[in-house]
Amino acid sequence: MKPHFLFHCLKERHTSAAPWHVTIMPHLGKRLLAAPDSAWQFNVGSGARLGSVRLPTSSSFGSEMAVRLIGTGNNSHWKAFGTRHSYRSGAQALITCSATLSNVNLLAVEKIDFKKLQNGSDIRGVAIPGVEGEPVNLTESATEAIAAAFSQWLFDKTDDGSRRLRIAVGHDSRISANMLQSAVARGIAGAGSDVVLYGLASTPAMFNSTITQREDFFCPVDGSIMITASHLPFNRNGLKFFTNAGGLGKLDITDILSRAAKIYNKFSEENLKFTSEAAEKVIKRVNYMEQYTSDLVGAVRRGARGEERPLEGFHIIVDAGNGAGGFFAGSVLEPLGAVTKGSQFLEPDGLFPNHIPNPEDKKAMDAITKAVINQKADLGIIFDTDVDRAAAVDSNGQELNRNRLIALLSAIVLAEHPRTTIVTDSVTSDGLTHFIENKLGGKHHRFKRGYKNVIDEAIRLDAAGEETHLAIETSGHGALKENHWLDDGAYLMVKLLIKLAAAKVAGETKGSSVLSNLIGELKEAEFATELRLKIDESHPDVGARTFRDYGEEVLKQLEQRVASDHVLTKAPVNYEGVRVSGYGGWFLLRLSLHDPVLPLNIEAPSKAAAVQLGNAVLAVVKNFEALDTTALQKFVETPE
Ligand SMILES: O=P(O)(O)OC[C@H]1O[C@H](O)[C@H](O)[C@@H](O)[C@@H]1O
Repeated sequence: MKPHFLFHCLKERHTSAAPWHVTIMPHLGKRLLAAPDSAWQFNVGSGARLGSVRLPTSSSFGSEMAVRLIGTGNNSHWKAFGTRHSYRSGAQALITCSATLSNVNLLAVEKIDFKKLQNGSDIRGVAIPGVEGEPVNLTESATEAIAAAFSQWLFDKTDDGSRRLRIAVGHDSRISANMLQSAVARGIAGAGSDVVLYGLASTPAMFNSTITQREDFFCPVDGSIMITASHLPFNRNGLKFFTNAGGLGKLDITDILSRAAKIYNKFSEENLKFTSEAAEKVIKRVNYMEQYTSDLVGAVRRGARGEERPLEGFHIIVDAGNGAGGFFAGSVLEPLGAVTKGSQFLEPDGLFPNHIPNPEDKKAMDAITKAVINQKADLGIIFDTDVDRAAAVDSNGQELNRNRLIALLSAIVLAEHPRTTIVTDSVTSDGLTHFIENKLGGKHHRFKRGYKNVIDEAIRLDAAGEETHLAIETSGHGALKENHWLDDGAYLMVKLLIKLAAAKVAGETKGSSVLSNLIGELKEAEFATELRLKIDESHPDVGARTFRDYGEEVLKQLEQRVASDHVLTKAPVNYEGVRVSGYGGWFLLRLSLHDPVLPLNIEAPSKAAAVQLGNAVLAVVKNFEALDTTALQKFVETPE
């Protein structure tokens, strides 16, 4: 294979169908490295993106360099690493973005620490160069090795070793998606399995493909891979894996990464040539989202006594934040009869120019709330990048997220399954417990943070005889037993739509008050905050300990301090960190699932009460020199 460079730059909002003629000019600083070659000239069509275009090399370039694109064409906007360049018709464009030598020629020198790519039950890394201090570690070759390892792992798990396995691959809107998709396809094909590419898809759709019975879509597939890094910045990417038993767990990912490291070390040029050819032979492409969205549409119709367009008369706005969730407006809401005018950021754009697609992000929630109010819509729906998380906004602009979304879904689920258990993450409020147990007659099982933890706990409880139908996090992740315990933000929204549609069919009041009324009795704290205290792993106070051990020591000392304080009471049942009640509120200090951070959640009837709780924590944490307590210090010193 010829050595080549990859660069990432994209042309956006092309206002004309005429192509741009572009010449690539490799630079190192200001120095032109080689005269433009005719092979380095190409046309960029309307709406095209220059994501991961291969740039051949001839001389001895370094492993990184700047690429300048010189082009002429009609009005268009280009973007390279967050900077926008606008050009008028006929003007010459000069865009600089960085390029990295593709790892295909870096095999001998590039060392990848595969263990570092694990993020709980996902794989996450840096896929795009250009951000200082964030070198690429999810390279094409590393990705190829990981996909091959998954295929191998799947083969070992499958009883019948006599047939070829089928693995589906989907991706979100990230600019590295196509590059990694090719690498994943090569890895799967090289390991002897068949590849079915879905293109732009959602994470839940990828799991769904393992249980769909449709041979014309090559379903059910034996396993699936979603290429996504959820709401993380544009330069990151990652992989999630599914079988018909659900998403893979932490131990499976550790196993896959250790296999990948071995595969990677054996890569050779011939080997990579072979995988490229193998991929070309076995790749199939299907529009699986068509199947997935028709399942969602069908679920709403069934919930509305089979009515074809049960959302007729509703105005519902979708904000996909330029992630993969734009399909929900045109392929779910509109066929059900809803008007979706004013929906925003539906077009995939991996640079996320409007806001981060994340229902936990304030700017994102403000954007959808504003749109609902401006449009006088009945409901707003917002997704994260890969659509496994969601939140809503009612017609009054009230956010239906965090505890409120959990309360709402609990009300819906407990009406269907009285007295059952609702499993949530650890940062849920005391008001939510009161609502679930005293108003809805259910049982609240407040477990740990982490969607996989919450879902696995619900499955465990249910199997052990404690009837459970809903596992949901304040982050907007949620899974229902009726939907195969699939972590699916779109399905959570479908449950809300069913409620709206059923109320309309039954002739009850229309609009989102049907939803808001369900949580009218949820008591919410006047004051709620989350502060994240960072542990400096290289601080001498940490010494030879891991940040986890250091964090555990902080928690132990806090627990001792609480035991000797007569105002504070440790929560009798608690699965994560130190949860304490006092001053009419509560706090929870715990270790982050992934980072060297101790997140502190406080809820209280007033800021003053919250400060008292904060002071109790500060009295302990200030003695730990490796802990950055600035945010907490500031919090207790600011009265309002
Ligand atoms: O422990 P934290 O750092 O707060 O992160 C916890 C969160 O991590 C990821 O985003 C998971 O997808 C969530 O399910 C989880 O709740």
